[in-house]
Amino acid sequence: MSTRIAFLKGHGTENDFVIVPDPENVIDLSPAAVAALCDRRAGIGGDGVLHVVRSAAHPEAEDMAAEAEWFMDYRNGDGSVAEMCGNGVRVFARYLQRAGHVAEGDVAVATRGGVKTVHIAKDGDITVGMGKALLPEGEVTVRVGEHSWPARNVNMGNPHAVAFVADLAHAGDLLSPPSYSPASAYPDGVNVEFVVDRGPGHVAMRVHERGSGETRSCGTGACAVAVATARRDGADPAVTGTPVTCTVDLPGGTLVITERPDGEIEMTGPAVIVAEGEIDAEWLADAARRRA
Ligand SMILES: N[C@@H](CCC[C@H](N)C(=O)O)C(=O)O
Repeated sequence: MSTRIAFLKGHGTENDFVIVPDPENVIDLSPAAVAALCDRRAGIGGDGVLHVVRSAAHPEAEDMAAEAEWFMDYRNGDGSVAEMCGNGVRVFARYLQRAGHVAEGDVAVATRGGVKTVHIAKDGDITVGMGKALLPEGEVTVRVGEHSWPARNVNMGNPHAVAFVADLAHAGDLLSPPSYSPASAYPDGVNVEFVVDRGPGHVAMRVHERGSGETRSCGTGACAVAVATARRDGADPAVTGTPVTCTVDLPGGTLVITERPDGEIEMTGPAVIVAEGEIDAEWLADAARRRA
């Protein structure tokens, strides 16, 4: 009988993930294996993989082990590695709670973007301290078909280009990545957000994610959008001393983002585990071989 690999499936505002618990980091999750798992027809399907590893067992996280027992080894659906995933870290915490590794309240999670504090509330929502946004200087232009827009460069640990548009439909089908210039603004590629206003402190967005394509939600993207919207409107909590909150509607749900006067950003939203099962390890190895 072939070996089985346990998995779960979960999502945060429909940004969906294959969760692979692997405390001792023994599963060979090559980029091709990740892409095979995320394949929506031939695999389980997901925007990315949340590889759940003890920090002490992962070379990229062992230096965070004293602060955070668990490391979110996040991968995009194409197998590429990303620094941070805001929806992913909420779903990751939900998995830890369901598995009995943590209880309600605060839990520290190691990520490639540093240790994040996640709060699991009684009411079911999960809040994550996303850290501070960086706003690199310089003009960026984003293009889709005949449309082009100036975009704000926002770094949430991972790179974002935020474009305010007249109509979300102008972003087209987003089946291929929007182009951008200058290329030097994003040497490692970029997540692109398209934003329209819905009212004071309230926007709606679509996103094309680096390594995953158009997704139904992006947590780091929603934070980037909240900060870009505040600055566009002349609001900066560091200057006024007053927190700024933005409600961000995405195709898959709503996220609430607050930027505090110290620059720290908190994001609140749902995180759900929808299924669990077992993967045939032989199938995964074969599927990965065929893609490699
Ligand atoms: N969906 C995520 C972001 C995942 C990483 C991104 N695609 C990248 O490559 O930077 C989120 O919720 O933040």
